[in-house]
Formats: sequence, structure tokens, C-alpha cells
Amino acid sequence: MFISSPEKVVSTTDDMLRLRESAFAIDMFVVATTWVGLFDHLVASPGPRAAVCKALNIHARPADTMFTLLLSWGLLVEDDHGLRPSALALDHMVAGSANDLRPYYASLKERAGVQDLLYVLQSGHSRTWEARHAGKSEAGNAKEEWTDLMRRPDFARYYTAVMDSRGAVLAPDLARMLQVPGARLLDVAGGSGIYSSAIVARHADVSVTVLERPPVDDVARWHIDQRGLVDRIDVIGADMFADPLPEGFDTHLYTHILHDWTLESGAVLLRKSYAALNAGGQVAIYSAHLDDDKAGPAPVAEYSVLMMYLYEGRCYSVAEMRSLMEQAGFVDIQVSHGIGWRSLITGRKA
Ligand SMILES: C[S@@+](CC[C@H](N)C(=O)[O-])C[C@H]1O[C@@H](n2cnc3c(N)ncnc32)[C@H](O)[C@@H]1O
Repeated sequence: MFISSPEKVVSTTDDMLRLRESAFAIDMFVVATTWVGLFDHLVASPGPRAAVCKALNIHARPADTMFTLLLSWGLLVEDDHGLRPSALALDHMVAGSANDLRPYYASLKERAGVQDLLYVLQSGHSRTWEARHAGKSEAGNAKEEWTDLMRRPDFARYYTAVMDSRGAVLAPDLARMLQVPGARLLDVAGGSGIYSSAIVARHADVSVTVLERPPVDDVARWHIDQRGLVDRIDVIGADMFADPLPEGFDTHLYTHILHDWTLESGAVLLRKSYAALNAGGQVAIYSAHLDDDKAGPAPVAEYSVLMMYLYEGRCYSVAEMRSLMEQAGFVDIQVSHGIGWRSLITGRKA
């Protein structure tokens, strides 16, 4: 399943990213086949996503990632009548299957990760990062959300270094794809400034500013200093939701941001960007995006389960992003595809 090369199971940088980003996918499959009984339900009652959620008492956001995952793996089929099991799923995963593998999977249903995903699927809550870092994991019971944890300098440093490690691999590819109109770029919630660093390395005339919520702004300054780029990259400490976005920029870049939050929060950010950008400026969204039909690609579908589990969001499709950008007023939407199943979606302020 995770093999992209016939010679070696893991042979490319993309494979190395995928191994980490697919970490929750198999557990989601076990949840679907055991606790939820998805395939058995769909044999009796094929139907649209919303109806299946209602019948099975599962929450739309996590369920969406489950359906997308199983579509991308070829175990579900979706058409005008809704969802139904594929021929392979019928052969192995429903009562009366010729080659019933359900008991084999059921032996994994008590695993902690499987139970956690079941909780998320039924409640719609994310598990954030709190279980390991705050030691409190019951929703609504003094749970510390990821955004709260990020207020702690120690967690902020730890988390920003995690994202910086991924960014060091991806940022040159983003800088390659990004056209930069005008002189000033704002890297909204830019983490360590790793993407800004790659952009100034490639675009000598561009002045770049990272906006980060304290205390991560100080963490970004530290990383930028380590890279010897304090003369090229400014840092502003601000809350992108609570504060107005600064004016005077020609590009607003969002790398791995909108997928952390709901579509509604994404719409808020894009409206704020549209209002603050210079005339003729652009918004640039860089993330792992699903195909318009939300049936793949499989690596993004797998990653979406992880995003859904740890954050309020999930991976969105290009069509979902295009619609959000157009609603905010952006035109001339363009999509470029990069390494690591990432894509860059840009839109111009009319
Ligand atoms: C998933 S990380 C992405 C960081 C970086 N853009 C990247 O691609 O690696 C999300 C970032 O959003 C920042 N963030 C969270 N809430 C924020 C807010 N309200 N205002 C500004 N930044 C925020 C966090 O500090 C964190 O660095």
C-alpha cells in the first residue's frame, strides 16, 4: 500500500514524508471495519456521505476523512447514489464475504490508537497534541488545546522545530513554484521562517516578513538569526485571527495553515487577506490538497486523517480552496504541484 517504487518500499523523499503523514490511516481503516461496521452498513444502505454519518452516528469532519481515505484506497466507490463498497471490499470486509477478513482486523480493535480515533470519529473533537504534552486527554475536562499549548515557550520551541524540519525539505520547492509580484511578502503564521528563508534565497529583491503569534515570534527570530537572515526577514508578533493583518504587502503566504482550522476559519483569514493586500496582490496557499472529487491522492487522504485527529481541520480539496478564495474575492486561481504531494494555489486580488 505504501509502496511507490517496485524496487524498494521506501525510496524517495516523498516516501519518507508519507510514512510519517500516513501514521493514523491504518487505525482509521480498523475503526471503519470494526467499531463502525462501515462496509456492512453500506451493503444494506448505500447513500450520500451525510446520510451515512447520520445513520452511523459519526461526526461529519472525521467521517469525511474516513470516506476519502477508503475511496483513495479503492475500497469504496462514490457516484450519484452515494457511497458503496468496492468489489474488493465486498470480497473481504462484509458479512458473508467469500474471503471474510473482518475477524483478522477485529483482533486490532482494542489498540489505543484505534480507540482514540473512534472517540474522535464519534465526537468530532480533535485529540490535539495534549495527550502526550499536557497529560490531560478528556475532551471538555481541562483539556489543553494545541493553540493553548503553543502559548508555552517550551512547547512553542519544540513544535516550531518539528515544523522547521519538514520545512527544510519542502521550502526550496515552494520557493521554486512561487511567483512573487511586487516587493513585499507576508508569511502568515510562518513558523520558524523556513519558507521565508527559502524565498529570500531565491528572490533577491523581495522583502519578507513573518507574522507569528507570541511566543512563536521570538522562536522565529531565533531560527532566522541562526540562518544569518535577520537583515532579510522581519518578524511581527500578532494574532492572525484577533488582530488586523498588516497592510502594504503584495503576497500573503499561508503554508500548512488553512488545513489546521475549519473551512469557516479559513474563510475569515482569506477575507482579511483580501482586505489588507495591495491592489493586484496575491494570496498563496501551500499545503497537501485533495483532488476535487475528494477520492485521492492516497498520500493526501492518509495525511488528512492525521490532520483531522491532531487539529480542528483536515486536508481540503483544490475545489474547496478555490471556492473559499473566490468567495473572498480572489480571481485568476492557479494551481502548481510540488514535491511531497504539496500544491500551491494562488489567487489575485482583483
Ligand atoms: C502547522 S504550523 C505551520 C507553520 C509554518 N507555516 C509551516 O508551514 O511549517 C501552524 C502555525 O500557526 C501559528 N499560529 C497558530 N495560531 C496563530 C494565530 N492565531 N496567529 C498567528 N499564528 C498562529 C503557530 O504558531 C504555528 O507556527
